[in-house]
Amino acid sequence: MAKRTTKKKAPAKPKLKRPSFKLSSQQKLILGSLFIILGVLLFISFVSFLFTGKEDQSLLSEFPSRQIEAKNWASQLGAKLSEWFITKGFGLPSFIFSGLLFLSGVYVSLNLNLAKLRKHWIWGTLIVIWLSILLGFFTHKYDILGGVIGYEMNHFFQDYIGKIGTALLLAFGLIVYLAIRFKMTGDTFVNLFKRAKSNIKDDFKTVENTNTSEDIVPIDNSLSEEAEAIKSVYEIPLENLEPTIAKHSKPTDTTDTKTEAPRKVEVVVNKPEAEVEMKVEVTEEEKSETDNLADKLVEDFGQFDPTLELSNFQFPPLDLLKKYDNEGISIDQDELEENKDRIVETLNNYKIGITSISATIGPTVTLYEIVPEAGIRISKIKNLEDDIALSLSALGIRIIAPIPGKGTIGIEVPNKKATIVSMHSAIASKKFQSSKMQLPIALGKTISNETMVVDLAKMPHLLMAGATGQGKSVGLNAVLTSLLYKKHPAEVKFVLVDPKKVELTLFNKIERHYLAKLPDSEDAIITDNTKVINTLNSLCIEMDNRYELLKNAFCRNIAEYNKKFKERKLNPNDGHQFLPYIVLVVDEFADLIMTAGKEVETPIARLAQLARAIGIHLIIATQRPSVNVITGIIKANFPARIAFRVTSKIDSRTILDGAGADQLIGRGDMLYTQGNDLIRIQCAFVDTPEVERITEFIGGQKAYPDAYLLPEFVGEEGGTNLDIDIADRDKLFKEAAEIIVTAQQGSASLLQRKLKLGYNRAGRLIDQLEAAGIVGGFEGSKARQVLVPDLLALEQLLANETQD
Ligand SMILES: Nc1ncnc2c1ncn2[C@@H]1O[C@H](COP(=O)(O)OP(=O)(O)OP(=O)(O)O)[C@@H](O)[C@H]1O
Repeated sequence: MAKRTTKKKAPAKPKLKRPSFKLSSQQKLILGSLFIILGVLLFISFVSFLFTGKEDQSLLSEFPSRQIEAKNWASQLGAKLSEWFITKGFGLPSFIFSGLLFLSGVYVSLNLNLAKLRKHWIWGTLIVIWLSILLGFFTHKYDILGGVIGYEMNHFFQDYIGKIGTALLLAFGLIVYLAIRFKMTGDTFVNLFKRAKSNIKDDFKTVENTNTSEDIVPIDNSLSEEAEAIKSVYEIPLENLEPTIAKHSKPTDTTDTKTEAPRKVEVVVNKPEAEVEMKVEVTEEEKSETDNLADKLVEDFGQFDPTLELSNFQFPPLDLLKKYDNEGISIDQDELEENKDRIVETLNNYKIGITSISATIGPTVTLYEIVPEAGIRISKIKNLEDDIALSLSALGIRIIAPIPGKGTIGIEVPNKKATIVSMHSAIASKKFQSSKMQLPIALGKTISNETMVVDLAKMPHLLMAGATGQGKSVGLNAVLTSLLYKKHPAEVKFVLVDPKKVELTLFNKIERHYLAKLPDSEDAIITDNTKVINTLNSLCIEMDNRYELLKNAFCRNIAEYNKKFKERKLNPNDGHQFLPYIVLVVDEFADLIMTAGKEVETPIARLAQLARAIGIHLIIATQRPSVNVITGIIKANFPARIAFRVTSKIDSRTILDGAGADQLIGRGDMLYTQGNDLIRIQCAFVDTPEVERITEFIGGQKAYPDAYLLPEFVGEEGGTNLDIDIADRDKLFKEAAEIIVTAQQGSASLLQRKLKLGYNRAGRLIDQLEAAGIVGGFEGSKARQVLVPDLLALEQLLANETQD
C-alpha cells in the first residue's frame, strides 16, 4: 500500500516537449510545389546545358554578375547548377535528381506515404552513382557523360582491380540491385527462359488462329450486306432511329464472373528492364449484390431489349410521303421590291424614318426587318399595324416590335404564292433524322426555312387551338406521323380521343402496334365522351402505378427507370417492366368539356400536373379556345402551345396570352410557343392518303396480340354492383341507412349534408344501400325510392342480413 502511495505522490516527470515538425496541409502544398518547381528548374537547366553548356563554360568563374548574360535557359543559376551536378558531379545521370525532386514535390503536396519517397531517393541515388561509374567506364577524360565523380571513381577502381575487375564489379552491382529491388532469384531466370520459349509457341498459334478466323469473314460480310440492303430500301439509316434500343448482345463467357468478392488475384508484372516476375496481391473492390446480379445478367443475356418481340418491325419508308412540285422557296423579286417600297412609303407617311431594311423569305410569309431611325418609338410602329396592313392590302400582317434579341422591327407579310411544306421534307430533314430527342416531332418550317423539331417529352404537354379549317387536324397528324417515323411500337403508345369520329379513325389499323385502350373496350380510339372519363381515370391509375414503380426503383423519371430496367437492375418479378411513353391525344376538347365538364377537367388537370416524369404526355386540340374550355388550371400546365388562325384577338389571348393568332393566314400557318418566344411556323402538310399509307404499312406487319392495356377503372356507375359484400360496407352505412329511412328520401346530397361527406363517398353509400335493398335503382334526376318504411323495419332487415 505504502509503495503505491509513494508512487502516486512521486512528482510527474515533466514531458520533454519535442519540437513538432508536423506541417499543415497548406504548408505541405507550399513545400511540395516548391520541390516541383525546383525539379522542373533543374530539368530545364540540364536540358539547356546540353546545348549551351560550352558557351557558358568560359563565363562560369565570373558568375554571379549582372553584367554577364548566360545562355542557359535558367540563366546563371541554371548554368551553375548544371556545372555542379553534371560536369563536376555525376554527369548525365544527374537528370534523375530532377525527377526525384519533382516526385518529392508530388508526394509532399498530395500528402502521400513518405517512407516510399525515401525508398525512391535511396535507390535513385544508387542508380545515379552506378550509372555515373558505368558511363565513366567508357570515357578517358572528364566529360558530361559520367561527370567528374564517374571518371574519378572509375580510375580509382581501375588502379586497384583493373578494367576487367571494374566491369565485373559493375555487373555485380546490377545483380545486387535486381535481387534486392525486385526480389529476383535464380528460378526467375529459369522461368524467364521458359516463358520466352512458350511465347514463341503462342506466336505460332496466333498465326494459325488468324488463318481460321478469316474463314468466318464471308458470313459477317453477307450479314452486313443484308443490313445495308434494308437500309437502302427504307432510306432512314437505322442508327438514326433514336433512341434505338441496343441490340441484343451475344452471350459472353462468364467463367470469370462467378468468383466471389473480395478475392485475391495473381498479377504477373513483367518488368521491362529484366523481365522479372513479381507477385502482387490485389484486393478486388466489393460489389453490391444487386449490381453483381445485374452485371451477370447483362453479361449472360445482354441488355434487355424491349423491341425484341417485334424485332423485325420496319419503320415506314419515306416514299410513303408525298413530295410536292412547288416545295422550294421561289423568290419573286418584283413582289419583294413592291412590298419594300410600300412599307417605306407607309412609314414615311407617318413620319417614321428607316435606316435599313432586309427581307427573309419563308414558305408562307416574308419577314421584313427594319431598323428605324434613332429616336423613333417602337410603340408608334406597333400602333400603326392596321394602317400598314391596309396600305399593303394584305391579310395577316404581323408586326413584331422589337424582334426579341435583335433590336429590329419585324413586319411579316404573306407571300402571294405560298409554298407547301411537305411532311416528306420535314421527316427527311437532317435535324429530324439525327435528333436524339425522346419524342421528336417535326412541326414544319420556320420563317428562315429551318425545319422545326421539338421534343414532346420536354414540353411536356401541348395545347393546340385554331378555328375550324385552319389546319388543326393536319397538325395532329403531323405530330403522330413524326412519332411513327421515329419510335418503335415498344417505345410509345397513343391514347386517341376523337369525338368527331372521323379524324383519327385511320389509326385504328395500328391498334395492336401503337394504341393503348381499356381492357374491356372494343375500339381503341375513343369516340364516346362517357368512355373518355373512364380512360382518363384509368390513365391516372396508370400514372399512380408508374410512380410507385419509380419510387421502388429509386428513379426520378421514366428515362432513368427504363435505363435501369434495360440494364437488368430491376426485377420483373417485383412488377417492374419496360414503360413505353403514352401520348394522349384529345381532339375537340371543347366538346368534351361541354358534355362532361369537371369529370374530365379533374383527371386532365391531374395528369397535366403530375404525368410528365412518368412519360404520359397530353396533346389537346380545340376549336373554341374560350376561357371556360381552356381553364386557368389547364393553361397553367400546358406551357407549350400551338395556335393556328383564330377569328378574334380574345381567342388569341386565351391561347397565347397575347395577340398574333388572329393575324395568321390559315392553312397551317401557326404560332408556336414553349413559354417564352413566339415562333411562326408553317405546319408540315400530311394528307389523309399519306396517313393511310403509313398506317397500312405498319398495320400490315406482325403486331402484339392486343393493344397496350391500361389499368381497369370502375367508374361511378360501375359501383352499382349489387353484390357488395357486407364486410366491405362503409363504416357510416348504418347511420346513412337511418337518415335515408327517416327522411324517406334516397338522395346522395342528403347524406352529403347530414354526414358532411364528399360526393364520392355519399355516392358509394347510396350504391351500398341499393345493394342492401334499402333504396331503389337510379331514376335519373329524381331521388331514389326508399324501400324500407321505418326504422323498425330497417332494424329487422339488417338483423336478418347478419343472421344469413
Ligand atoms: N400545313 C398545311 N399546309 C397546307 N395546307 C394546309 C395545311 N394544314 C391545313 N391545310 C389545308 O386546310 C384544310 C383544313 O385543314 P384541317 O382539316 O386540318 O382543319 P381543321 O382545323 O382540323 O378543321 P376542323 O376543326 O374543322 O377539323 C386542309 O384540307 C388543307 O387543305
